[in-house]
Amino acid sequence: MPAARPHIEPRLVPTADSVVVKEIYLSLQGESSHAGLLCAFIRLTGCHLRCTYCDSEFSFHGGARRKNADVIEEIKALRTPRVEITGGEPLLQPGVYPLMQSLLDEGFTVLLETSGAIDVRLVPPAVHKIVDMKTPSSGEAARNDLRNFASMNANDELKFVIGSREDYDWSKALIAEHRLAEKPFALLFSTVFEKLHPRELAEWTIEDRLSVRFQLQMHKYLWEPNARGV
Ligand SMILES: C[S@@+](CC[C@H](N)C(=O)[O-])C[C@H]1O[C@@H](n2cnc3c(N)ncnc32)[C@H](O)[C@@H]1O
Ligand SMILES: Nc1nc2[nH]cc(C(=O)O)c2c(=O)[nH]1
Ligand code: SF4
Ligand SMILES: [Mg+2]
Repeated sequence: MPAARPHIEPRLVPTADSVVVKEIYLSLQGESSHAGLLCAFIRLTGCHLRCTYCDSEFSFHGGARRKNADVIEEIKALRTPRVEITGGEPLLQPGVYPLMQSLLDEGFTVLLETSGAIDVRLVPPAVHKIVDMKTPSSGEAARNDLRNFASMNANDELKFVIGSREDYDWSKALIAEHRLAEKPFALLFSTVFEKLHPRELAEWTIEDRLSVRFQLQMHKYLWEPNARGV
């Protein structure tokens, strides 16, 4: 049993065959290159970051510990080939690693949303990792683990959530400095919802001829932006 970490509630100290789950639901994937596709979501409890714009603060606490086997049965009952594990920060819970492997073994396409602040080397390579690069306006840019670039493959996506011109210039400079356009993984540019107008980001990207995929959080336009379970 790993030692308790101060940022995790004692209840969240992980065991290998279970995870603390905030919610499970079926929706359309609203983000990433997989946007628009039917997708089940497993949102895990707990996060060690506090991004200024976080739209999922409700997942910092609560939820219930569930056996991985039960989680997999619930996902199978949703009748979708695709599942995303998000949070909170999913990689804080050791039980998530066997959960991802079991979902792959069951034949699911598995996506993972993670903050970019945790080493992703132990994530099974077949998982589609969507790794954030925390920009200055998140208040958490110092937590980025740039070593993750070397652990990401062609299944993966590096995502910049941009809330200002400063964030945009910072992102552009990081891409140039680390030659990220030459890496096997995709680059995503998204806006912080209702902080930066999407058209501004689109126009900057066109002006600079950037090789990135512009994307929005589609579910926030389909449903009420604060709706849960979508
Ligand atoms: C809620 S987080 C959960 C996974 C992980 N903690 C992370 O940050 O990647 C999922 C995604 O939502 C993005 N996100 C959170 N709040 C947002 C907002 N207000 N506008 C746009 N994207 C947001 C995050 O940057 C991240 O890419
Ligand atoms: N529809 C939908 N797509 C999503 N993609 C990533 C999400 C997340 O919260 O991580 C999310 C979400 O909350 N809803
Ligand atoms: S890392 Fe993700 S869940 Fe945690 S505060 Fe930031 S956006 Fe929210
Ligand atoms: Mg979300």
